[in-house]
Amino acid sequence: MDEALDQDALRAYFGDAYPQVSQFAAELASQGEVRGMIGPREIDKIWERHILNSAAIVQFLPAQGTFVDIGSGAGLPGLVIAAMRPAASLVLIEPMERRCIWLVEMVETLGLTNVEVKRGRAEEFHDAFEADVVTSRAVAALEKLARWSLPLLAPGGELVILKGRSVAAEIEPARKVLKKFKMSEPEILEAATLPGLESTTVLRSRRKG
Ligand SMILES: C[S@@+](CC[C@H](N)C(=O)[O-])C[C@H]1O[C@@H](n2cnc3c(N)ncnc32)[C@H](O)[C@@H]1O
Repeated sequence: MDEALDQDALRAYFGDAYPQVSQFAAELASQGEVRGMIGPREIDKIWERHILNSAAIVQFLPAQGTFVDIGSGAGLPGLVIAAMRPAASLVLIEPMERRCIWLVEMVETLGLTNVEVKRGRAEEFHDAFEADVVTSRAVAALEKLARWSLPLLAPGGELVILKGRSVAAEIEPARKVLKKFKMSEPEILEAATLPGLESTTVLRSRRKG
């Protein structure tokens, strides 16, 4: 439960990103349910379940570059990454209009200057641009996600995705597409945030140049 979290520890963890990230948490708490972004039972778990879970991926991301977050939904992890990686350029791809409207509002409200929201399915942007990193959380199983994500990745770029604990079982079905895009053997990484909180799982793979 968020009420057990130490605000000083959160402030120290997020550093310069804390004002934007805490404002995002407050917007999700006040409007997230009515706007259909999060479920009613998640209001008192926004920091732990959403903000910190999203932030866990950031330790595996470079300081700068073009990052694409697929299926951003309410802005998870895309808006959290944007706040924590101000030198990177974020593209958030989301097909649902209602969610895109929310994302654009949040970019303005939080004063983020490094985010572009693109409405559509990831597959619709395959020939539009190339990214240094493609991220996602809770969008699809790896095989499908790889088909949607890897054509967006520049040679040398990385797929870095938040996944459930059973991600290892998703690798075999995805072998063919991973091979087609010359991806390195996926690494499964434990991503810790604050002491005492459960870590999350990140899958990372690099597209060979
Ligand atoms: C379960 S939600 C997860 C949202 C957010 N990433 C999170 O962790 O809270 C999945 C999101 O993926 C989006 N989505 C589904 N298919 C997609 C596709 N082909 N390309 C991009 N986004 C897609 C949906 O509209 C939805 O917002």
